[in-house]
Amino acid sequence: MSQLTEIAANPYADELAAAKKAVSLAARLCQRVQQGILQSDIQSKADRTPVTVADYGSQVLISLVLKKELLSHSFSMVAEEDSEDLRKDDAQQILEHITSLVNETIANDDSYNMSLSKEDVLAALDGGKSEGGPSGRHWILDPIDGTKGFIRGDQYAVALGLLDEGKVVLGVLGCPNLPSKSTNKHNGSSSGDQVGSLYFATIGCGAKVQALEGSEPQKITICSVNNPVDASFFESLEHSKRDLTSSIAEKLGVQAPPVRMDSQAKYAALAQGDGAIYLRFSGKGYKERVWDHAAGSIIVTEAGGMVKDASGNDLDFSKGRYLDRDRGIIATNRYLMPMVLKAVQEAIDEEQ
Ligand SMILES: Nc1ncnc2c1ncn2[C@@H]1O[C@H](COP(=O)(O)O)[C@@H](OP(=O)(O)O)[C@H]1O
Ligand SMILES: [Mg+2]
Ligand SMILES: [Mg+2]
Ligand SMILES: [Mg+2]
Repeated sequence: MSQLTEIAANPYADELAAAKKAVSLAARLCQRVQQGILQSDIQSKADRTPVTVADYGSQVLISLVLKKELLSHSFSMVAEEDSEDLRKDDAQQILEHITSLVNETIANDDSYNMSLSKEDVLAALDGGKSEGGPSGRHWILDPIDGTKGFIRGDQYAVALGLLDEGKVVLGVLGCPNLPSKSTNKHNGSSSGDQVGSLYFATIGCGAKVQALEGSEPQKITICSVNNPVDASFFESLEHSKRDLTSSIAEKLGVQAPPVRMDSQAKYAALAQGDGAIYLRFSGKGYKERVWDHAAGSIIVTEAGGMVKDASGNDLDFSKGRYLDRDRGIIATNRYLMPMVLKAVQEAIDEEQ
């Protein structure tokens, strides 16, 4: 397809190109940090979850690239990180480290000739403070999803979505440790496959994968398993109510053990047919953040799958920084969804 035909067929072609470029550059910074991560690269946030120099660096690079590539558009971003902790007196060293990581990543890429100051870094981080909502366009960014997996040396994802009038219309997931096929063996790579994948989707145009370093994009589709006995399911390694997910799996007759993986790499693996179901049930009262699901969910739906909450409703990304629901997310194909929703309701009812 020529570039002109592609733009005519995909109204978000410019945004997609910018988002892919931004996520690829950020993933490069993350890969470098993960290879030699030190305790001093990791901080604890007010909610006691971890954040690293790479989470900050990735967010800075992505906001920078989007602004450079999409000059004519107004810019609003709902992102996980902000500059508050880095403005404290004892954070000067880590801020310097983030600034040099960002500058080195830019210098190693031929696209931009610039150098950021510490103030530029803080300002770029705070460009992600938008509240999102039902009108206009908003980027939704998780600069590293699965920070715990990232620190452990396991799966993580750089996750960028675009909300337009309350709907997710575009998603890009950079998964530096995910092979483009057959991740269903366990939480890592399997021999022979290309590791380090960039998944992307725009509404109505399907979902694709290419190598992070660049390759011809390939269409991906969710698996067509229609008997739950033949299905396997993904769940979070860190944040899953395992008693509930195992009860759901038992009701369905799922035979395979759960595949536990960090981050939205689970959505990507599901979208390319590595497993059949993703069950996300967190502790009661936990409110899911939009950036933990925006990119992953559109990649699954554009690969032919469905993403619903425990009551069978579509996820609503138009309510601000949080998803409205606090009770479970299910992603699977259209054959299994009715059966999974029924098992979910039964398991939840029994729990009460
Ligand atoms: N108690 C909790 N229950 C559910 N999710 C939680 C949680 N604490 C943190 N999270 C979210 O779970 C995300 C990771 O997803 P997963 O569990 O699938 O690896 C985290 O993203 P970050 O790593 O971007 O902070 C964070 O937003
Ligand atoms: Mg986090
Ligand atoms: Mg996250
Ligand atoms: Mg994160």
